[in-house]
Amino acid sequence: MLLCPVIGKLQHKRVVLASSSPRRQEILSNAGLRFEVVPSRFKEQLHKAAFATPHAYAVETAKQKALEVASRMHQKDLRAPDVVIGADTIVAVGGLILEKPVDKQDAYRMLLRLSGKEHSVFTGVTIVHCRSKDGQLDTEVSEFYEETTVKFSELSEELLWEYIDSGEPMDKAGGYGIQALGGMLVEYVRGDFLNVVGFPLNRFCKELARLYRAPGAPGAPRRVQRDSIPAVHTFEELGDADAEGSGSGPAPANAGREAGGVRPRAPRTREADLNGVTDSQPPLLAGLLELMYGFKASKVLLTACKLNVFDVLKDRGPLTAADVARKIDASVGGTEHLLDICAALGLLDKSDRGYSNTETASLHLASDSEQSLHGLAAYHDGPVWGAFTQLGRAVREGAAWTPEPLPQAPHERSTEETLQFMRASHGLSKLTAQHVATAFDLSPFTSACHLGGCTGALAHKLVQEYPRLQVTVFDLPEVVKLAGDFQTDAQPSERVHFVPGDLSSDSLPPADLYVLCSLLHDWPEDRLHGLLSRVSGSCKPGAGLLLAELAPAEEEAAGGAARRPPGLRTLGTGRRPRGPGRYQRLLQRLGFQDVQAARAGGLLHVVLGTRAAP
Ligand SMILES: Cc1cn([C@H]2C[C@H](O)[C@@H](COP(=O)(O)OP(=O)(O)OP(=O)(O)O)O2)c(=O)[nH]c1=O
Repeated sequence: MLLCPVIGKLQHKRVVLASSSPRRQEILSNAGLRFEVVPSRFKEQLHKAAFATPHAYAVETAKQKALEVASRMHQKDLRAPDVVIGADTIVAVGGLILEKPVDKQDAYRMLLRLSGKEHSVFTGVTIVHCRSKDGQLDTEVSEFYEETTVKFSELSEELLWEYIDSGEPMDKAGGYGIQALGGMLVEYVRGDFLNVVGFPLNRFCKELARLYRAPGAPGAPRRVQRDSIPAVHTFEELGDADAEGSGSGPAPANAGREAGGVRPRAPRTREADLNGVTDSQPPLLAGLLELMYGFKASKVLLTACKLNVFDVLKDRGPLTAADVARKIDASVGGTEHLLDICAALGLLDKSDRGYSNTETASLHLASDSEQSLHGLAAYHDGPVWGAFTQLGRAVREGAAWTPEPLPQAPHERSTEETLQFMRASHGLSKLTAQHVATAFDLSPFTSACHLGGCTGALAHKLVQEYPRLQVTVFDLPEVVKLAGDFQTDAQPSERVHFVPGDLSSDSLPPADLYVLCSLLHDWPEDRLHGLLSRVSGSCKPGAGLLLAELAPAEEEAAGGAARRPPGLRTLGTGRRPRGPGRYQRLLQRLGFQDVQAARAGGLLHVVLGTRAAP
């Protein structure tokens, strides 16, 4: 007999658990659920930095795991199971997401980070209801997450290594298993214990109860599309999509607690596009159309930023279009149209009471938030947009032209242009600095020099992370002169110094670690070699060189880019981005040894080498 009547709702259905985790299998079978196990082949490599919150990342990974299994099973025997359950467990500490360690050193780094502190364990869960209709897979997705707080005791080196040598950390998020030996490391737990072990059973049952409440009741599972931001075809379509989302239809399946971040709105695309698996559109054609239409979405986002729409809506309840129009000093009709498109793009929420920011908008598009990309938006709306509108003329006349105009011609910038570029760089640096600073243990170094360090955002993060470290920020005189304007939001540190100079001609300040971050990805080979040789020449034996560069998207790294238009982030190069292996080989050729590579969040990869004695 089933104790839980909710689990009984699934009794006569073919249920598949899309997970290889023995813990999840145990939790669900102990609860009386009958299911088959089909481990997902989805690679857990989504760009973490693209998610506003750690739980949004876990929910999306869980969804992709479940959808991969649903579509694979459907393709194989043209009969999908009734229900597929996917889950993903992550540990989040100080803005970092920890998954399963790749080796013992990685486990050591993770456990050290957790030692003596509280952290959060998030499990994202997705329940996919499947139906085969005319040979096509039709899916309805419901998703949620649960958070549990765990506090670790201070861990001694000896205990850490003994635990790592037990082998237990290797297949577990954060490098520990609370249900076994890892329980000894834990001082207290707040929240659902089973959530830490890999599956929030209590919340899952509540979700089933909600889903099976009554046919057609609010909360029935909704359809989702694969992409979270709809492609822009026409503004009219976007308006329709919004009307769908805000009307009196069923509430979204995740209405109770949102997965966070930009939420999907369903544009009128075919369900067959789901997960790209049954997609009959040639990828290049779909990509081509997205390239043609994409600028409209960009301009809407940039304009809303410029008019401070996201500032006006931040920390306020929903506002009507007339309220917003008054505050941004614009027409009511025009504002309403802009707000509707922003809502359709998933940047704003629209309800009967008006418009409000999504979590992502407040986090990244409001100008005063800690992780604001407002400066980057202004830079793209200004000089970058300007350069692109002149593209045809520049090509015809042979004028110097590049997709990233300012860094290439620093001496021609006005003060305002320099500031605009610095604001853009500052926002991005603040977003990635923590990941770059902690990708490797840099504590053996006592002095570092960030070449092209701009506003010093990374330098400040480095000195926060390493109490013995002194950091010199080396950049052009006009940049150094203005860098003081950006120190208001970071604690000024006596261990950060600014030195003016030109990377390509002046001698580099002495340091035992040189850092280059987000600088080289669109440099041509000869320029790249020239700079790295100069840096290598300044390195004494034992000195380090840390490169943090744009990571190629997974499909680009795997050689799939040839079938698709290149990613927009690498537009400046006109060729595939360099992967970490390429930088590793370059450093080795220049006489660096112990060259290692690591991922730094979702946007960057980091390579570190040590200069060998000549
Ligand atoms: C924090 C913690 C995690 N874990 C486990 C739960 C998950 O199995 C694993 C996190 O990795 P996941 O990627 O969530 O799951 P998985 O790789 O084991 O299985 P699949 O991807 O096929 O679904 O860590 C514990 O067992 N105990 C713990 O205390």
